[in-house]
Amino acid sequence: MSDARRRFEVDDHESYARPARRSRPRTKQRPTYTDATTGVVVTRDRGRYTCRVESDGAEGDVRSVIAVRARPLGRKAVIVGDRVRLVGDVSGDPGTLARIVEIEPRTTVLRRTADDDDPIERAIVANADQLVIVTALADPPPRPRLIDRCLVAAYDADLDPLLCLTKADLATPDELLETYRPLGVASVVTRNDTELAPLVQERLADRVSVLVGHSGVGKSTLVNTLIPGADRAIGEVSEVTGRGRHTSTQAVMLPLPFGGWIIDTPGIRSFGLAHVDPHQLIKAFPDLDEVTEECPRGCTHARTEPECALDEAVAGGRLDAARVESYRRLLDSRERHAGD
Ligand SMILES: Nc1nc2c(ncn2[C@@H]2O[C@H](COP(=O)(O)OP(=O)(O)OP(=O)(O)O)[C@@H](O)[C@H]2O)c(=O)[nH]1
Ligand SMILES: [Zn+2]
Repeated sequence: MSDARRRFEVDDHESYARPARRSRPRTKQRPTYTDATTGVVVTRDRGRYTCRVESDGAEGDVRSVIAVRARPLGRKAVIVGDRVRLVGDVSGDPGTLARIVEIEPRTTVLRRTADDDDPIERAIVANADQLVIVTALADPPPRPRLIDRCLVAAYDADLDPLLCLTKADLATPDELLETYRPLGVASVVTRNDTELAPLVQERLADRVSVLVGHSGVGKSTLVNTLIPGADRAIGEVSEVTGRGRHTSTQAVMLPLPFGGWIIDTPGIRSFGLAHVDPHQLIKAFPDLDEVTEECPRGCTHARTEPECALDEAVAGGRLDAARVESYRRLLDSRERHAGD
């Protein structure tokens, strides 16, 4: 387990154990719900969570169960991707409501800082393993700073980033691919006038991938191609909850027909990064991390650090200058500029 993953587990356990203010002190021993039903939270809508539950019997037999939070959760937030334990009416029949009594330990947590005036960390998605950064090569033009910020969010959360460059019929991907090559970011280039699915499928199969990208980059086109019938084009309508059609900004987790899941995040186009610790970020780059063991105490490895071991390693030919420079560009991107 990587350090980032371990850190989240520790955090999560702490926040579980901490009693809510003005409530009775919680007993050390928390109840276990061994006979409860397990489900995955696929979306949230006004305090109601849609959970996908697999039936015990036939494989592939799944149902949607609407649930609310229950008291044992305390103040712990339930987020999309969470594996939860459900009690009460778990039939999924119309009009029924189950209760979420427990959240299983998360393997990863994608977070963002709400904004710079409100630097509270907010967990957005649990248990994902890949962050797909969808960027058009033209129309709208790529915004590398935004890509950098998404990469920082991915590395910080211990998700593998995947750069998905769309609209390759309009412009060449060469320059962008060159920019991200030193960081070793995986990439896939698509265009909708050819078969785009197989390329992307290979990258998404059997994984839990979060899609981010701003309006017009072709995210819906991609989702509809991957999941025929997903119907994502029409104004981000929440069709999962079955509670009427309305525009949703909530993340929605959709099963892929070839295995795995994608989590579409219509409300998330960028990440506040105030919570990101540079000493954590470098863990995503083991070769750099190793070298920085020789840094003076407290070195942030930024360009302005006078005695950073990264500079020495570049001068001595042990590290690639472009890789170090790219890492530092990511570090810098944590600071918010207008337009982020
Ligand atoms: N030329 C070209 N146009 C594309 C491609 N993929 C999508 N488009 C077009 O780009 C426009 C935006 O595509 P969408 O899939 O709606 O983009 P989106 O990212 O979901 O945007 P929002 O729905 O606003 O979030 C549409 O007119 C698509 O037809 C592509 O590969 N090449
Ligand atoms: Zn350093």
